[in-house]
Amino acid sequence: MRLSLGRAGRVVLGLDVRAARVADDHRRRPPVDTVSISVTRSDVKFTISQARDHISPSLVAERRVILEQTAPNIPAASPLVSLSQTTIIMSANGNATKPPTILEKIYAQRQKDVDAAKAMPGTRPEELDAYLQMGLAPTLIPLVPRLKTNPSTATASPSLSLMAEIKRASPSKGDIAPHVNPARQALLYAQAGASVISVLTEPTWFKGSLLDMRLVRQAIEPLGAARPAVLRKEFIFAEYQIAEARLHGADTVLLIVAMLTQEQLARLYTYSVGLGMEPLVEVNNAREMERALAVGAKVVGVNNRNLHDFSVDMGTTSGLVDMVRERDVLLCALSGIQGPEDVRVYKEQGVNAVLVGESLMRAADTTTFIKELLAWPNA
Ligand SMILES: O=C(O)c1ccccc1NCC(=O)[C@H](O)[C@H](O)COP(=O)(O)O
Repeated sequence: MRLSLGRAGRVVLGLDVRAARVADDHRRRPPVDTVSISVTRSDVKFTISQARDHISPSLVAERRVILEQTAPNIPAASPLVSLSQTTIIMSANGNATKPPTILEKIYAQRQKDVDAAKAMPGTRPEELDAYLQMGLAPTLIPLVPRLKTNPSTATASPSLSLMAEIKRASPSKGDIAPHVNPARQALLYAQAGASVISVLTEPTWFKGSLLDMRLVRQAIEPLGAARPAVLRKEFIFAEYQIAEARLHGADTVLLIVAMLTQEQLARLYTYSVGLGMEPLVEVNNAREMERALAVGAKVVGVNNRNLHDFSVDMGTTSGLVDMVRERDVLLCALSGIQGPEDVRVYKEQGVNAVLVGESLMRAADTTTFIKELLAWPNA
């Protein structure tokens, strides 16, 4: 058995299967299987690649022994014989576990992306810090007051505010509007009365970018102080991403509680507020809501979509309303909102804002859809 260091963050373990133990093939040089191991926060992933497409039954048996020693709880029906590559995920205690969720996959990919950006001359962390120190970040619209204003604010029965999302694609739906012009779409949202424009900047699953967000900001800039705030909708785990957001024109960022330890959440929350950006803190259950409130979040979004299995339960937001009723917290319902009835229910329950992505991106007439969705008066 050989152990060697591969690319950063990977350990490559070569298993030389000994000829003496391969009864039907002992005269030939034994094939070599490669086991690559990648380690995330909670899991160890083994990927076994066969040296050849065809592998003798006794060699398969050998490999099963090796795997059973390394991962005693692998499923009995693991496809060792038929596949040329087998992946086994083990938790830190050595038990075989479920494959990574989409959130874990996105997190792992984003860590690589951020590492690459940090290493690039011109976007190294110290350079972003220097730009911030020089005051080069554009002016901000504060999130809380902005969320309290919408076209119905002055009416007798003010409606909720809208966070309107630019969403080209998603892990659950695939392509939604891959060729959208984010600047034009943002102007439509702004002119219809959106308080916030949410821009997904994740490239692999959502086909977004920081350029999208920058162009959104540039497009709505001429609207002046009445412009919507810009939200960087991202999978944030590092101050670096918040600095990037600020320099590229965001007024606020998303912090997903499920992705962060409490220490990380508190640190990133403080950093964001320090740059003038009150973040939107996303939760999916009561425990996460307690964590968001513990760091002092003033804008909390309840995601109706479970980011692990994509299921959408519109009652998720409703179930958490009471936790913030007596507090100085703005509550936003995120995901799954399709029509005026969803919004009416949330309004009655005391929800302050809704974040809408897919149904806005698919609307035939965006402006009419927004006015009907929020029951806003005609401008
Ligand atoms: O939308 C997804 O499939 C998704 C999967 C995994 C992580 C995040 C995901 N979406 C991000 C969002 O939070 C939504 O884009 C946002 O709440 C709008 O949702 P919707 O109105 O249902 O498009």
